[in-house]
Amino acid sequence: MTLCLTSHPLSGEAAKEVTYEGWEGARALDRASPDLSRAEHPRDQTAMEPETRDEPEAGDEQSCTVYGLYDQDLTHKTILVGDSGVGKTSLLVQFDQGKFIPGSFSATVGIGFTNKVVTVGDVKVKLQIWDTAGQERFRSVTHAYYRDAHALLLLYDITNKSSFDNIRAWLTEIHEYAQSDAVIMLLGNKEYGVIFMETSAKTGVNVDLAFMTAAKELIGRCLELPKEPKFQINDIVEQKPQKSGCCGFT
Ligand SMILES: Nc1nc2c(ncn2[C@@H]2O[C@H](COP(=O)(O)OP(=O)(O)OP(=O)(O)O)[C@@H](O)[C@H]2O)c(=O)[nH]1
Repeated sequence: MTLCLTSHPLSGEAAKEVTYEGWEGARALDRASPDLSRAEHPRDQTAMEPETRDEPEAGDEQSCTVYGLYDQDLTHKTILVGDSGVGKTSLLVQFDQGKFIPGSFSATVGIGFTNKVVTVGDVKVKLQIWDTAGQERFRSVTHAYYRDAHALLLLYDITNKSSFDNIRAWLTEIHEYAQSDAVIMLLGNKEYGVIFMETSAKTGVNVDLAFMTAAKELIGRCLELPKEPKFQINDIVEQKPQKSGCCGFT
């Protein structure tokens, strides 16, 4: 179905022009959550009540296996969370449709999901991926979805310090509302146009890979012709004798 993510009626923001064919959760956001119905946003009637969901409730027993093999009929509820503007909707659109829709940002209101099947080796894993609104005022609504989440993908924007600073608070909420065995992933979204990697000097995670990547990049830069030369090579050749070696090292 097609969803046009609409903005908060009081915010004056433009409707989110993401026509997202994959969304299944576009139920009318026509009822207020207990928190949203009160003073701060008295006209905000946009939050979907979690009680309307068909998904399994907390305590529902779900076995992961059939005759000792992974049960491919199982659907894993996966939630994208994080500050408003970190790129949750964009990430899901990219994953689902393989495209990025740039443009002015307007915040998601409510919550919706799309289904995706991921192939891991010979196994098909069904993911039901929920995109949540990052704005503070929707927090009580999204909390209700944490408890039966199998995986929570917590995004921050690597170009936005406050979204990183808020990770601790997000994790506190996740640990409070989600199941203790849920998969939790931290994703640094957006880009500075530089190679990005997280490392741990303690555990050794990505330490070798970091230096290996730097070395590979050096080789790559030596061997590749610059895509957009800032100078005409003939100018240099005329002025200086050509150096030997790919990078000018002799
Ligand atoms: N350059 C760049 N921009 C991005 C990236 N991801 C998202 N954006 C932009 O960041 C803005 C916010 O992206 P959204 O995906 O709407 O953010 P969100 O986390 O869903 O925000 P809420 O709906 O308020 O929770 C938009 O203008 C996007 O185009 C990215 O990886 N790189």
